[in-house]
Amino acid sequence: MSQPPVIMVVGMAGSGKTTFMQRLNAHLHQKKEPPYIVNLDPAVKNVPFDRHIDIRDSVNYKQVMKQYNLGPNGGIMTCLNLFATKIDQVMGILEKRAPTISRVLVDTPGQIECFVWSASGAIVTDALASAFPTVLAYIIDTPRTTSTSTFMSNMLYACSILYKTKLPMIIVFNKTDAQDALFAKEWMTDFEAFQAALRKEEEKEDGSNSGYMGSLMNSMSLMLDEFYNHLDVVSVSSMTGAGIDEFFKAVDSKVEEYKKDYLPELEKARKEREAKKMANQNEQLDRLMADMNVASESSWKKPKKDIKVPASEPEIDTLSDAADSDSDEIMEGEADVEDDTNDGRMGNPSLTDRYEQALHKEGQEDAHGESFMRYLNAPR
Ligand SMILES: Nc1nc2c(ncn2[C@@H]2O[C@H](COP(=O)(O)OP(=O)(O)OP(=O)(O)O)[C@@H](O)[C@H]2O)c(=O)[nH]1
Repeated sequence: MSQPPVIMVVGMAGSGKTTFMQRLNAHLHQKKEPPYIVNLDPAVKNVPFDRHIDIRDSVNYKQVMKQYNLGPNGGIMTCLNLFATKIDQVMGILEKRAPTISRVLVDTPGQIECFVWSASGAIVTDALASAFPTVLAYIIDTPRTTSTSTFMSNMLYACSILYKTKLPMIIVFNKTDAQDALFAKEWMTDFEAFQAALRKEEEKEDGSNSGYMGSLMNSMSLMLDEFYNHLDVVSVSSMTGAGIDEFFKAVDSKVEEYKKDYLPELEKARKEREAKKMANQNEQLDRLMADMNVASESSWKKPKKDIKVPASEPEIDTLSDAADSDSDEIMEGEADVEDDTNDGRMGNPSLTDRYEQALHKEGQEDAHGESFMRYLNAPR
């Protein structure tokens, strides 16, 4: 099966992610290799290119903020959480389209922490990375990175993203039409050059960068040296299109790295997660069975003769048949599961079998525990 690489574009607000995506899109269209585009930024107003999957089609950022009384970042995170509940559908679509597309481009919110450090961001990233060779493109606003302290802050940020996602990363120095990125490349390859720039800034700033800050920067630059070894660095101008070919070459080399280094790690982690989940399910099943035995000996199994069951007793109906079309229903569905599993009506042997079947099925089907929900929601 053909597996198009997924390029996830991350970067600070205003670094030029959207313009970069637009440039990649135009470049690939020109080469007659149209990409598949996913927008994960719920707050973006105008996207200057066609998207195939857009988070804004499934969640309304403004309404989410209003409904849950949230600020801008909370709103983005909640939108991502709601979107993450649909990740199975997204993966289904991508897998269906995979044979006909050259690359998948994913735009992410400028508030990086909302995506990279949120549970939903991790779910989306893991889902993509476990199905397709996935590469991160970290976009840097070059003209704003010319001082040693902003350069270092940006690199530490990139390092923490690499540490969190554990995916191959390409550092993209953008806006090189306005500022050449040679200085940054030199700082990344020549430790002495960075030290010299540090000293120069110390002198210029009348020693404000000296003392504690100076020695901290020195130590961090030594630590970052190791981080730089794992990166590919390219300079581009999303405005003019310069450097885009080199970027795609870097993507190809990172895809090889993904296959060699990251995929085995991901497989290992997935197997460990599954084994843990299976053990957990077996434990839950044992407990459920024990509960059911107790329940079967109770009055639910056979009503005592002197207890009259009223003719209007409601039928056992675990959940409403409504499909989970919106967030409220998703939440309500989850609450209902708990209610029903505790209501003591488990003495019914056919229900016992069905719950057991569903729990096993859950382990086989998906990683997000939705099959059990589907089972409960399914009309019968
Ligand atoms: N000179 C120059 N300007 C650029 C380049 N790329 C982007 N810009 C400008 O940088 C600004 C921000 O670009 P966007 O693409 O909106 O940045 P973004 O990272 O998507 O911004 P958020 O969505 O807010 O996170 C815009 O004014 C762009 O025109 C470039 O290569 N050269």
